[in-house]
Amino acid sequence: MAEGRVEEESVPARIVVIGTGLIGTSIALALRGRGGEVLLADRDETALAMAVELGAGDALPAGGPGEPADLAVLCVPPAAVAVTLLDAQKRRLAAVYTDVASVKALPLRQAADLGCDLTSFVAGHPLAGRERSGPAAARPDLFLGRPWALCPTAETRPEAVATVTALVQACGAQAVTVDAGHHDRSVALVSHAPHVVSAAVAARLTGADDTALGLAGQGVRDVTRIAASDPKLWIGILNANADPVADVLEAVATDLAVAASLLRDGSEGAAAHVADLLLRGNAGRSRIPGKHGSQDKTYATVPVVIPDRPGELAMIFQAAGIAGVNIEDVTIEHSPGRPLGVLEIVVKPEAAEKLAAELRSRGWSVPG
Ligand SMILES: NC(=O)c1ccc[n+]([C@@H]2O[C@H](COP(=O)([O-])OP(=O)(O)OC[C@H]3O[C@@H](n4cnc5c(N)ncnc54)[C@H](O)[C@@H]3O)[C@@H](O)[C@H]2O)c1
Ligand SMILES: O=C(O)C(=O)C[C@]1(C(=O)O)C=C[C@@H](O)C=C1
Repeated sequence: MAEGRVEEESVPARIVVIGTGLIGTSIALALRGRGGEVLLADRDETALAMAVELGAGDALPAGGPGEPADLAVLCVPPAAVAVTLLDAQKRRLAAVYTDVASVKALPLRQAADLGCDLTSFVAGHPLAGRERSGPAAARPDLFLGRPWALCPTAETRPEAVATVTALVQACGAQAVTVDAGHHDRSVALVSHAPHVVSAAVAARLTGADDTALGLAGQGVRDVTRIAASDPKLWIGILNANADPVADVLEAVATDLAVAASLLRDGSEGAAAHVADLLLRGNAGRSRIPGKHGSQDKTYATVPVVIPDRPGELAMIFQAAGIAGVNIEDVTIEHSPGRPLGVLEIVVKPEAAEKLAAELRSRGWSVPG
């Protein structure tokens, strides 16, 4: 099948979700929000009970769903995908099967080796997640506007691809068809190696003194957010995609080693080479698509200094509404030890000046 984006499909009415952690419960909540019936299973009874309690669906009866569901979504760690698929197919849980594991080629090979039916299986991977695990961290809007890789093989039935594409669309995501090997090399670059680099930076902080930690700003928080993720899940991901991840890490390590030796050199020529790395960083970062696949430069940021008082955010959002400005995104920078913060409001560039003027006229400080 050709790689690329795929057509609009109708929502599956009845699905089974196996693995009610962060991703499984988020998918279940999204489907429930679209009126779908969801049956849930997890080998951990506490995770299952929590997902049911959160309204993600009903527990799958021990005897199965009765009639096979339209779709079973396997939301278990990469190493458990193939055995879970085999078991689900033996129990005839659904007409079509998909998974969400962060690695695609190895689970597909394992499923083939176990003798799974690959005509009804579409390997998948939503490119959305969080640094927290378990159903309590689940959110129905987790996948909105995000890419969701689908890796059908030559054996996959087109109807199975259509059903899984409908799930992806019901979750508000965009299906992107890609070969499993190409997927794994791609996510090594854009997800798996960045995870290890984040962990390596965060690991330096274990020996930091209180003064250094007290000076931590947003930069180190941005770079290390994903280092808070579950190591058990991530070692499984990295092991299953070892060579592509190692290739990227070796290239990053070379850049870092060269930068370190140039900094020690201290000459003007050396500084120019370090600057070149920083410029390449700017260039690489600017290539990451923003919301709905557009470039980051599509948006402008309006910074507002906000006092730490009840109702302040609501009043700012109301002022944006009065000005007729749509808010695309917001972040809050807290000022440690001070009753102040900076709210960064992301808007379309043409709306930035209008919003800034409206907020200033209402007494807020909008620098710039
Ligand atoms: N965390 C992320 O950001 C993210 C994003 C996209 C995809 N993924 C992929 O989604 C999958 C699930 O990740 P998660 O973050 O939801 O993890 P999680 O730990 O929150 O949930 C996994 C759940 O699967 C259950 N489970 C494990 N083995 C099982 C088995 N054999 N049968 C039934 N249940 C089983 C666990 O009890 C747990 O409740 C992984 O394959 C991961 O690679 C994760
Ligand atoms: O944003 C996060 O916290 C993630 O971990 C998300 C992220 C990613 O790297 O983009 C991590 C692994 C998944 O396979 C998919 C998404």
